[in-house]
Amino acid sequence: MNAGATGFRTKPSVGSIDLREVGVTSAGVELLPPTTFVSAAGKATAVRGRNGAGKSTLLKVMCGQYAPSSGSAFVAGSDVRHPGRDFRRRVASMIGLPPMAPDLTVRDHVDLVAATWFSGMSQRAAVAAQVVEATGLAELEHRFPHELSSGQRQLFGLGLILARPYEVLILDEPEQRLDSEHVKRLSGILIALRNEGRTLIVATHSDALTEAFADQVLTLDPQR
Ligand SMILES: Nc1ncnc2c1ncn2[C@@H]1O[C@H](COP(=O)(O)OP(=O)(O)OP(=O)(O)O)[C@@H](O)[C@H]1O
Repeated sequence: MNAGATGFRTKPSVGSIDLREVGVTSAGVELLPPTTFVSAAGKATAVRGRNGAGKSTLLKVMCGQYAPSSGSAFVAGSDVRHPGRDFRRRVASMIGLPPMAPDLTVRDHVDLVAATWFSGMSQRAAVAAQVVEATGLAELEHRFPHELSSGQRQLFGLGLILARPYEVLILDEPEQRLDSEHVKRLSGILIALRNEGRTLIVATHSDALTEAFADQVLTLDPQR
């Protein structure tokens, strides 16, 4: 994928992340112990840690799905407790697969997302075409979601996230369901996005993926 291949060149200065002593507690259960993490715009971070360490919880805080119980959290210039329009445009995330409509094809979905976010017809078409190509979905673009394998559905889900603008991209275990060849494709996508200047936060259990794309590693709670 070439620089700018997803059709939305970022402004790296607004893609920084600043979390200070961020913790999440629910009904007396600690989901995320107080965690401090700072990333400059354009850095690629792998979030590592054992099952239950709090990776998904941390990602949900960063994308505004969970309000932190303590600490401060700023992502792409916004307080995550008050995610406004700018935040939503700057921060894209895939934590689990996005919703899919059973009667729309792969290409319909990608076109729909691109049309929602981009106003110019040529830009929409370019973004959609580039995403389909980068994710390897071209051969499958006329299929319906239920006609995809689980790994193909995983890449399709990623494609739906890439078909919108963002400066910060947050992905939770995007390597799930992918064979080694497709993990390499995923690595290529992440490397291209990093080279474009996007800020990447990727929770992963894959050493190969971490090695391929990450500038830095945040390991959660290694002692617990
Ligand atoms: N809704 C919830 N209510 C109570 N506890 C929760 C809830 N969601 C997660 N937890 C707990 O919070 C902790 C962190 O979970 P989280 O999903 O963030 O871990 P993770 O590092 O992403 O794990 P994995 O590698 O298995 O995906 C775990 O102990 C989990 O059981």
